[in-house]
Amino acid sequence: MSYSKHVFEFPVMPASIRLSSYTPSHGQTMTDDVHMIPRRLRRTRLIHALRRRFPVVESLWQRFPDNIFIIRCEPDGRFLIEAISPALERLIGVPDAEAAGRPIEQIVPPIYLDSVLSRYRECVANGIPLSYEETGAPEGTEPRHWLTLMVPAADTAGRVEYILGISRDITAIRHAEEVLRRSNEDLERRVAERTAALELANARLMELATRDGLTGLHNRRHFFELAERELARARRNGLQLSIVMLDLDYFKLINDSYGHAAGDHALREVAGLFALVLRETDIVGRYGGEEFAMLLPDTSREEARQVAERLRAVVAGHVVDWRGEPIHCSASLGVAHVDGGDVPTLDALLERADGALLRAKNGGRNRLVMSI
Ligand SMILES: Nc1nc2c(ncn2[C@@H]2O[C@H](COP(=O)(O)OP(=O)(O)OP(=O)(O)O)[C@@H](O)[C@H]2O)c(=O)[nH]1
Repeated sequence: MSYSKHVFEFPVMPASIRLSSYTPSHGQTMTDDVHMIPRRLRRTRLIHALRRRFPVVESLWQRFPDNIFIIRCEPDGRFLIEAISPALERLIGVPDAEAAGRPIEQIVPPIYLDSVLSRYRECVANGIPLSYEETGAPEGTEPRHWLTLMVPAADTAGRVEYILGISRDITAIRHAEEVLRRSNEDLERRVAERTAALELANARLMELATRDGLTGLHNRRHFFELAERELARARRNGLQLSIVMLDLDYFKLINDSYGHAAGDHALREVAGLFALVLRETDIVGRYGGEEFAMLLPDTSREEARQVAERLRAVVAGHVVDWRGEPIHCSASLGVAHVDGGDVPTLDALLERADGALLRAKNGGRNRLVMSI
């Protein structure tokens, strides 16, 4: 019995089945059997005859857990109930004896009728088995799902006389699938949340591992890593590069005069000025307390000198505002250059820049010195 609300197509069975093609175990065809049943009886209750004749059919009919229905297809297009199995009797609450012989309209609730009739008509028109899933809610109950197979049974002239249907209740399977689907969704959502949290934690860790907490510049270790990479590239490609060491002048005095917090503030502000002068490809790191290192890739000696001079000027020209009090800073710079020939080690290069820086300090500060 079809209580179709939402109907989903399943692939139809490959072949048409006719009553005449069924061969009972004793060798007679079903058609022969059917013809041995008096015509009056055959027209009214074919299944009764079969059940009476074959005890196995009777046993199957009584015990089969799925709903079985037999629909008689009248030549005038009506569908009459030929028989319904005990399982279906229990489902719809109508005994077989009462349902038999009645038009389908009297048994199927009106809201499902159109869909049921269109299935029957399709089965009769095509003359091949039809399988589909349907959903419905017998009165006062939760929606249930059935997987239904309908097989047309044609007479010897090929006219579909009966539809034999078996409908299996798959509600429990669908519910289990739904529970599984929801728990999968839940799992996927939780995995996505965890992954996002992990990525964030990784990014934070990366930040902590590579950035200086006060200024946001590369920390010393990461500066070395990036600078080594640049040096290797310069070595490989015969490129020139320059290194600038910048150290703030008399910084101890700033700390002593305004306090350590003011010193921190000044360091942050001065570090922020470097971006005004340097290119994106330049690498700048906090080398020590108030000392910064910069690697300028593909930069000539003269360009490096100009960059260093601009750095000096921008630091000297900036006034740090500390709670309304102006703080003036200056910086000394040492520059080392490699012309792309024999590229020295990073340590050697930094030593050269540091030597130049020392000379800048000794020369009076707020100045730059180029290493030879
Ligand atoms: N506020 C603050 N001060 C720092 C930080 N790191 C280093 N310093 C201070 O920077 C000062 C550096 O002092 P010195 O090495 O004597 O150098 P200077 O006073 O800058 O003098 P010159 O470099 O010779 O011009 C010290 O007082 C350090 O405590 C920091 O992160 N925050």
